[in-house]
Amino acid sequence: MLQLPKPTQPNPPLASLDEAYELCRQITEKYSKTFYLGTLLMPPEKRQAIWAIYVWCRRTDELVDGPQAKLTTPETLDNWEKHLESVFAGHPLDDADVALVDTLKRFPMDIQPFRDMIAGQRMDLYRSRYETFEELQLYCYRVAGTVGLMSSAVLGIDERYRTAPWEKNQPLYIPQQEAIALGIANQLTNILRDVGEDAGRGRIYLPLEDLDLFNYSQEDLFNGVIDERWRELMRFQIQRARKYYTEAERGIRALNADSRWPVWAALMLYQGILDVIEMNDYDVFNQRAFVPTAKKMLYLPIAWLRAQTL
Ligand SMILES: CC(C)=CCC/C(C)=C/CC/C(C)=C/CC/C(C)=C/[C@@H]1[C@@H](COP(=O)(O)OP(=O)(O)O)[C@]1(C)CC/C=C(\C)CC/C=C(\C)CCC=C(C)C
Ligand SMILES: [Mn+2]
Repeated sequence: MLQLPKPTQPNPPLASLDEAYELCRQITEKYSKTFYLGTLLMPPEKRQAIWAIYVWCRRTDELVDGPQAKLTTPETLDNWEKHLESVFAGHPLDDADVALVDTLKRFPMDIQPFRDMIAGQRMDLYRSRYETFEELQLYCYRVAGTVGLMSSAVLGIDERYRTAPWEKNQPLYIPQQEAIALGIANQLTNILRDVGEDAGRGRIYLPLEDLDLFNYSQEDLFNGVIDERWRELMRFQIQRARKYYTEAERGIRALNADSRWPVWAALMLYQGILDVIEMNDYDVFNQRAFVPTAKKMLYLPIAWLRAQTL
């Protein structure tokens, strides 16, 4: 469970900048081996900024998904949005905020993707089904595409994609759609990996129109039925997720050179979960698909090569 240390006195002094980034590092390492590995491939300033963003995203998700989630109401999210506004005004309210405020100074960002993510978590408060892919796509943009937008400010645009300095170095091309696509691809992968876990909580993220298409019922899903209908349904979902990864890949070359390797690595490691689901013959009810550490290490040189050549 993600808990920041509780204040022991009414207005305790906040952490120093080094302590705040160290806290964010520890939380990122603990909660996501994959993204943490990706950040280790970045220069220190970018790495720290991504940890700060990661922690804000994780805290937001925990409000509706963590052990205290039953206590979360729409007002909790309203308060979290006010907390966000304070951070964007440069006023940290707790230790993790200290790192995020500093990150915002170094890498100016729009508040909108942060607000959109809170709107996505709000959807989890009142929805447990998605009729169409269009509806699911909006959810995926909000909880994950937004991470692509937040991270892009840190990753930066390569100079080949910027205009001349006398034109104020404005980007010619910003791979926004591709950044969103990577977030959506990751989230679709998450959804496929966690079908069984989500069903255990009464949730179905797979669009109901897709279940209908393959004549597979909600009851089948809750009973964990694995048959040819299920495999076909999963093949369809995996193909859709891979299309988003392909779209994302096209944007990586526009990123700063020092960001391409970590993004390729994170993309390949996450996409690797889809391969594992296939190797498990689409059984996402009884086993959790994960990429073993040794395999993760194998992806790194391939990601490096892609970052230099593609
Ligand atoms: C041009 C181009 C391709 C640029 C790259 C842009 C980029 C880095 C995109 C990646 C975006 C990304 C990492 C999205 C994460 C999506 C995600 C996993 C969302 C999760 C949502 C809810 O899912 P669920 O509750 O089902 O999952 P859990 O079981 O609880 O895990 C989230 C949990 C929302 C919160 C997201 C995070 C905590 C992850 C944030 C990650 C980062 C900031 C790391 C970015 C990493 C690198 C290497 C840049
Ligand atoms: Mn979650």
